[in-house]
Amino acid sequence: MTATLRDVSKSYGRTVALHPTTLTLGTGVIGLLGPNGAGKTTMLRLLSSALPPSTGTVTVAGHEVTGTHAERTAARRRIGYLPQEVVFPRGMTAAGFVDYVAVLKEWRDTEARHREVRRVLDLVELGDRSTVRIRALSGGQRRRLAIAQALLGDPDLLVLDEPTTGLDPEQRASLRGILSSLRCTVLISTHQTEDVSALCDRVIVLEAGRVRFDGSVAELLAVAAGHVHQGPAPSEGAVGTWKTGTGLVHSVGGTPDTQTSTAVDPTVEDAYLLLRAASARRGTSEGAHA
Ligand SMILES: Nc1ncnc2c1ncn2[C@@H]1O[C@H](COP(=O)(O)OP(=O)(O)OP(=O)(O)O)[C@@H](O)[C@H]1O
Repeated sequence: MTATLRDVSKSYGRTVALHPTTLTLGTGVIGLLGPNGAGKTTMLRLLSSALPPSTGTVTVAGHEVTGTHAERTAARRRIGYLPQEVVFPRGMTAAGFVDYVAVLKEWRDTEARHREVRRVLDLVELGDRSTVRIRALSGGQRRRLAIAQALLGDPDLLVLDEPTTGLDPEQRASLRGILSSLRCTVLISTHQTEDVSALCDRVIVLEAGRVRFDGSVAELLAVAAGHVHQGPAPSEGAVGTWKTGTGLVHSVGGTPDTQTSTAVDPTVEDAYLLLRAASARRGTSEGAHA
């Protein structure tokens, strides 16, 4: 396994962002879903050593992130992290910025470092923009630049906070191509459920600082099987309904009119909505406070 959280929790003052959690992350692409404030960014920052936990131990590639300074430094070399928001030195060039991050990661051999900078810029299709100042890049290009720095040094654990936000469909497809070709552990926090169905072999759903679901995409879809219908009218009591381009109404959950509606294959989004609705009924969707 690449990374483990053992009884890891995080509180900000009285707010419990993550309740004690134990997780093992192995090779593959893992999707992290959850509503705003569920604790996704907190979990990613704990794993990437950007944030110390309140309790518990985090281990990456055999090194204890929460251990000695030397252990943490060794772990950091094996982690690539894309934060939700990256503050760029806008006057730097694209290549200058990635090179700067590589220096921070202690790549001392200049020639090898420059080769690696070129490699990751080419991977995200920014090779021809390497000498352009960051302020002159588009929003999507900046996002790809941020992804490039996370790919430096072929990390064992790649932690990506909403990587596809701001990317156009071609760039999104290209990023999926890159991520699915990696042989490491990739943890992606996203609100884009299509990214989960396209890429992930495992899905973790966080709610109010707790793991609500942890399983395969097929297992998540099974939650919704038989509960999603399309017909001329919405199902009674559905948790989500919308008129599709075909003119039929798509209903998630609720009681369908069996005379006029037919069951359709659920999407990850349908399953997620049903999971959330079940939590809301149990009164567990809110209240991350201690
Ligand atoms: N630095 C901080 N100080 C105080 N509270 C914080 C801090 N960072 C996060 N929180 C709180 O911790 C909880 C979890 O936040 P977190 O950013 O991890 O959620 P998230 O699932 O990533 O949300 P989003 O989908 O909106 O990005 C929230 O209640 C949030 O308000």
